[in-house]
Amino acid sequence: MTQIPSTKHQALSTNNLVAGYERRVLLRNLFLSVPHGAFVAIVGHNGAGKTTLFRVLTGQLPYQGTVVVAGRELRTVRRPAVEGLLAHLPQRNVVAFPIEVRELVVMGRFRQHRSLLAGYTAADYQLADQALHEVGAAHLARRDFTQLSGGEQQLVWLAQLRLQDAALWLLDEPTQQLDIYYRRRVFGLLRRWGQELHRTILCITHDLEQLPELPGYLLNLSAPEPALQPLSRETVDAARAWLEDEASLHN
Ligand SMILES: Nc1ncnc2c1ncn2[C@@H]1O[C@H](COP(=O)(O)OP(=O)(O)OP(=O)(O)O)[C@@H](O)[C@H]1O
Repeated sequence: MTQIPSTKHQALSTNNLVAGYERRVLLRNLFLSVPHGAFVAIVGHNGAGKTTLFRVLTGQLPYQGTVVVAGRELRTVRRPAVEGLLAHLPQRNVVAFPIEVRELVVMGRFRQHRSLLAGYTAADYQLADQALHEVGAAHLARRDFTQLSGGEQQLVWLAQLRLQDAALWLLDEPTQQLDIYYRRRVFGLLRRWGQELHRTILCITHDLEQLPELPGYLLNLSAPEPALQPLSRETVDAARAWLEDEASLHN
C-alpha cells in the first residue's frame, strides 16, 4: 500500500499527480507540499501545463495520484470553489451582460450570502469599495464592467478576489494585461493580502522580473522534475536562463 505523507500542516499537497489530455500527459508524477500562507509563483513555457494544474485543482480535470486541499482529497469534493476550499481567478473571465463594477466586486462575498435572498448589505458594499481602492480602481466603481479595458477588468477581478474568504487562491496570469505600474502594485498587494489575510496563493505568471523580491516559492513546470524552490534572485535567474534556452522547449 502506498504511504501518503501527513498533509495536516499543508494548504495543498500532491502525491504522484499525473494529469493531461487524451494522448498527452502534461503533469508527470508531481509531488508538491505547499505550507499554509505560502506564495507560490508558477512559471513555465506556453503549454507547459500551468493552467492544466489549475484545472485539476478546481475539479475540472480528472487525475491520477493524490491531491489534498485543506485536508480533503479533491476527488471527494464536487465543486471546490463553491464549497469554499479555494478561490480561482481564471486567465479569461467573460461577462456577457452590462453590470456596474461595484456590483461585480461585491459578488466576492457570495459565500457569506448563499442562503440569504436579501442581497448584499451596506457593509458588503463598503468592503467592495475598499477592495477597489486597494487595487487602485476606485474611480471605476460606477462604470459598466463590459466597457472597461482588459487591464481595468483585471483589476476589478482582483478586487472581487480580495473579498473571497477561501484560504487558497489560484490566480492565472493576473497581471497579463496590466501596465508596469499596476504589475508592481498587484504583486505587492498579493504579498500583503497573503500575509494579512493568511491566504495561500498560487500565481501563474510570466512576470519573472517581479518575483525576486517576494518571499515564497517558485515552481517551474517546464523543469525536468518540477519542485518548489525558495524565491530568490538566484532561483528566478536560473529559471529565466532555463526558459530562455531553446533546448528547454523540447524538454
Ligand atoms: N481540452 C484540451 N484537450 C487537449 N489538449 C489541451 C486541452 N486543453 C489544453 N490542451 C493543451 O495542453 C497544453 C497545456 O495547456 P495549458 O493551458 O495548461 O498551458 P499553460 O502552461 O497554462 O500555457 P500558457 O502559458 O500559454 O497559458 C497545451 O498544449 C494545450 O494546447
